[in-house]
Amino acid sequence: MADPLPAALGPLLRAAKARLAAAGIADPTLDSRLIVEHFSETTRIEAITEPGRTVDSTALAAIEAALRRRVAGEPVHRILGYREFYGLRLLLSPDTLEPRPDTETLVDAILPFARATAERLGECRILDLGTGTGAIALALLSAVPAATATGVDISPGALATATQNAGDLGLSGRFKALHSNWFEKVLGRYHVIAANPPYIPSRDIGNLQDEVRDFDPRQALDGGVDGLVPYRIIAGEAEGFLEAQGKVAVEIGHTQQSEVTAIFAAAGYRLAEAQRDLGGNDRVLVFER
Ligand SMILES: C[S@@+](CC[C@H](N)C(=O)[O-])C[C@H]1O[C@@H](n2cnc3c(N)ncnc32)[C@H](O)[C@@H]1O
Repeated sequence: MADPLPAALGPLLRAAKARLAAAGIADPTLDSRLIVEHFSETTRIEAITEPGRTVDSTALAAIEAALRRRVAGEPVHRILGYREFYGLRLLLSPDTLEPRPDTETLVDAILPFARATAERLGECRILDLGTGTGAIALALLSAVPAATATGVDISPGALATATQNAGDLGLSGRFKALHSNWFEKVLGRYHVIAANPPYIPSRDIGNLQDEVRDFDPRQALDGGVDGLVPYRIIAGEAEGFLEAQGKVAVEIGHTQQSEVTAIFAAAGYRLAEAQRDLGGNDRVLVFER
């Protein structure tokens, strides 16, 4: 049985960190801070300037429960129920992938084109295939006020979360959620088609880190027998939904650049840009016709 948590903010943060460190959690400083700040509704500055400030018993119980879940292996953002992406706070649900910082590379790669399109035409229509929380679409909408986006997903639960995120961010008027198996129900043409599809080969799912395998939905991870099945569908069908000068931006697994480039080349696309993520891994490809 762990010692009861102290009620004063400074000692509470130290005790929470010690609990997570003792359990072998990879980043106990960050995770304890996120948990304590979230459930006590305090800030880092307050922890520094008012370390003696007390946290009420309801918040302490919530922190205790959250630390137990973290010690049991649940990712910290699943416990908090949200994750920051491109400066936006996105709600998570069991049906959504937790958006990753690597995916911000995709937003960075396509944003200049989306902005330029909006400046040139007064609009930029974006199709986000496999939208999950809505991360990519909502990040682009937040940065390009003249843009509109359709977020497609096979998961009704993910679409419900994306719709809620759009509402919370004041972007409902420019975001539409569409339940579809990739392009099946999509209508119209888009200046940007963006996708972070599932790209893990089915046989590798069992070898993923526990936090990914056990908490991200399999539907968001499993890219079929070789991990490339969604890219073949997207490359094969995008032409019917892409404006003449449009671009297709996809996130890839770090070993997939040449295979995905070949899939798109065979469908008549030219690689316009390749970007690495912050870890230096191949991560994003942008194609044009
Ligand atoms: C890797 S996740 C990406 C989620 C989000 N775009 C992000 O970057 O955080 C892939 C998403 O594709 C969706 N998906 C899987 N198969 C699909 C299909 N056949 N049609 C549409 N969406 C699909 C999953 O439900 C999941 O939300």
